[in-house]
Amino acid sequence: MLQLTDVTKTYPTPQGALHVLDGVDLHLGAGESLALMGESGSGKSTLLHLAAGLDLPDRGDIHLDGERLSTLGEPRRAALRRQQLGLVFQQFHLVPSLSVADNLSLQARLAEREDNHWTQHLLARLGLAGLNDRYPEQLSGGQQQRLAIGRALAAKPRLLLADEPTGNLDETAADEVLDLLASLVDESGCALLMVTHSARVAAPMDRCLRLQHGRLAEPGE
Ligand SMILES: Nc1ncnc2c1ncn2[C@@H]1O[C@H](COP(=O)(O)OP(=O)(O)OP(=O)(O)O)[C@@H](O)[C@H]1O
Repeated sequence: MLQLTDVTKTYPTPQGALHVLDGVDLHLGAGESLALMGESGSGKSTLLHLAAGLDLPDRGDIHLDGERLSTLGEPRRAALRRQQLGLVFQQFHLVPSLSVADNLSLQARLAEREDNHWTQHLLARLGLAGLNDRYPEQLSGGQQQRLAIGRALAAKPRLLLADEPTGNLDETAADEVLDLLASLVDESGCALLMVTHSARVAAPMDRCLRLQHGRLAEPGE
C-alpha cells in the first residue's frame, strides 16, 4: 500500500541544511495500522506529507498503491490523493462556508465515489446525524474533528494518514474520537498511519515505530 525506500529530506534554513529524514524505510500493507511516534521536530509531519505526495523527498522512493510518486506530476499526485487517501490533521481544515453534510461528502464527491448509504452511516456513527445543516463554526471541537474524520473516510480511501488527530481536544473528547476513528477504520478496511504522542493511542495498533535522528526504529531501541 505504502512503501518508503531510503527516503531523505533536508530543509534549507538560515543556519544551513536541516537533515530531517535520513534514509527512512517503511512498508505499510493493506489494512495495516501503524503508530508513528517521536519527539517534537523529529520529522513525523514531514514523513506524512511525503507519504501523501504533498512534498517530494530529496532522495529515495515512495510508492503509494504501486505508483512511484516522484515520477508523477502534481495533478496526478492530487488525483491519487483524492482516490486513495484520507487525510486528517490536527487543525480540522473544514470548509467554513459548507454545511456538515457538504463538508462530509466533499472528498467523496471530488473522487466521484459518493455512497449515500455509507455517508449516512458515517453521520450516525460520528454522532452528527441531526447536525446536517449546521456549519463548522456551530460545532464543538470534538464534533469538528469527528466531521474531519468522516470527510476523510467518506470516499472509502485505501489509506488514512492522520497527524495527531486529537492534539487539539481535551482527554475525554480525544478518547471518544480515537475510539471512533479506530472502529471506522476497521469497518472501512483501510490502512492507517497515525502520528501520535500517546503510547495509549499507539497500543492497540498493529505496529508502532519511533522516528529519531532521521530514522525509524522500534520503540525502546
Ligand atoms: N518547510 C520547512 N522549512 C524548514 N524547516 C522545516 C520545514 N518544515 C519543517 N521544518 C523543520 O523540520 C523539522 C521536522 O518538522 P516536522 O513538522 O516534520 O516535525 P514533527 O515531528 O511533526 O514535530 P511535531 O511533533 O512538533 O509536530 C523541525 O525542526 C521543523 O522546524
